[in-house]
Amino acid sequence: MSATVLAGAPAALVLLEEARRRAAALPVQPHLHLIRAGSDPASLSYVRGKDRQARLTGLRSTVHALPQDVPLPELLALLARLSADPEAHGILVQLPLPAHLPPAAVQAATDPRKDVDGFHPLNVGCLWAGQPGLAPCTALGILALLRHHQVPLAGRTAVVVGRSPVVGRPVAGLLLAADATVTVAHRHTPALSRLTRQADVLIVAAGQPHLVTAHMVQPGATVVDVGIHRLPGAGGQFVLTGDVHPEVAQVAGALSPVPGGVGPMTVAQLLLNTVQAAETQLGRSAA
Ligand SMILES: Nc1nc(=O)c2c([nH]1)NC[C@@H]1CN(c3ccc(C(=O)N[C@@H](CCC(=O)O)C(=O)O)cc3)C=[N+]21
Repeated sequence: MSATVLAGAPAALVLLEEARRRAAALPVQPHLHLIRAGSDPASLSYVRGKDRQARLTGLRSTVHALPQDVPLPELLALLARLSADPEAHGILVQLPLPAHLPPAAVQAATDPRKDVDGFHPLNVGCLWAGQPGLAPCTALGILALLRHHQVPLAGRTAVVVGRSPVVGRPVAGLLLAADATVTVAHRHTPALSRLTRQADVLIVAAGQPHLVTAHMVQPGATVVDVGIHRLPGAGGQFVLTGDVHPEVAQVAGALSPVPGGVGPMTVAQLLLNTVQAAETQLGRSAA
C-alpha cells in the first residue's frame, strides 16, 4: 500500500487564484518587496521563484539584492524606508541572513502590517493569542494543504517535529487553533519514535534529511514533509529530498512530496499574505 500524495501544485493553484482575485479587486496593485543579502544559491533561487510567481499572479514585486557585507544600519534604514512608504505593502527579508545580521533586530524593524513573513514579535503574539494578524507562510501553507486534501484536524493528535520560529512553532499554533491536540518535539525529546507513532498528523520540520523513517509512523497517519535538502546526486546534479524517508510512503495514509508539496504552498501563501496586507493598509476588510 502506498500513501495518498498530498500534492502541493493543485492546492497552491487555488490559493493563487484567490490572491489574483482579491488583488484585482483593490484600487492599486499590491507591491511586494523581497530583500536578500549575499549570494547563497538556494536563497537566490527561492527569491527568484517568489518574484516570478508574484508577477504571474498580478502583483508588483521588487527584489533588493544587497551585498553579503551590508552593514546592519543600512538594512534597517531600507526597512524603515519601505515601512514608511505607502506604495510598499509587503516586505520579506530572505533567510538565512549573513552571520553579522541578527534576525531578531531585522524582523522587529519591519512594520508589522507589512510583515508578510509573520516573523515580527507582534504577529507572533497575535498568532498565539488567536487574534488577527499575519502568520508565517509555510505554516499557513501546511494548514491550507491539509484543508485542500480534506485531512481533519479537530480532536486529532498532531505531533510537530522541530521548534523553529519559521515553521515548527507557528504550525503548532495554527494546529492548536484548528482544535488538534498538539505536541512539539525537538532535539532534546527522548524516545522520539514513541511520540511520533502517536500522531494522526505528523509535521516534520527538523531540517535533517530522512530523519523520519517508517517505524516512526503510525500506519495510516498523515505525514507532512517540510524539509528541503539539496543532496549531491548522480552526474554532479543535486537531488531535492526532505526530512522524511521515502519508505514512509509504505506506512503512511497520506504523505506530502518533496519537491511539489509544502514548497509551492509557501510561495502561494506569501502572495496571499501580501494581498491581505495590502487590503488592511488600504482599509479594505479581508475577504
Ligand atoms: N524570510 C524567509 N521566508 C521564507 O518563507 C523562507 C526564507 N526566508 N528562507 C528559506 C525558506 C525556504 N522557502 C521555500 C520556499 C519555496 C520553496 C519551493 O518552492 N520549493 C519547491 C522546489 C523549489 C526548488 O527547486 O528548490 C518545491 O518544494 O516543490 C522551497 C522553500 C521559503 N523560505
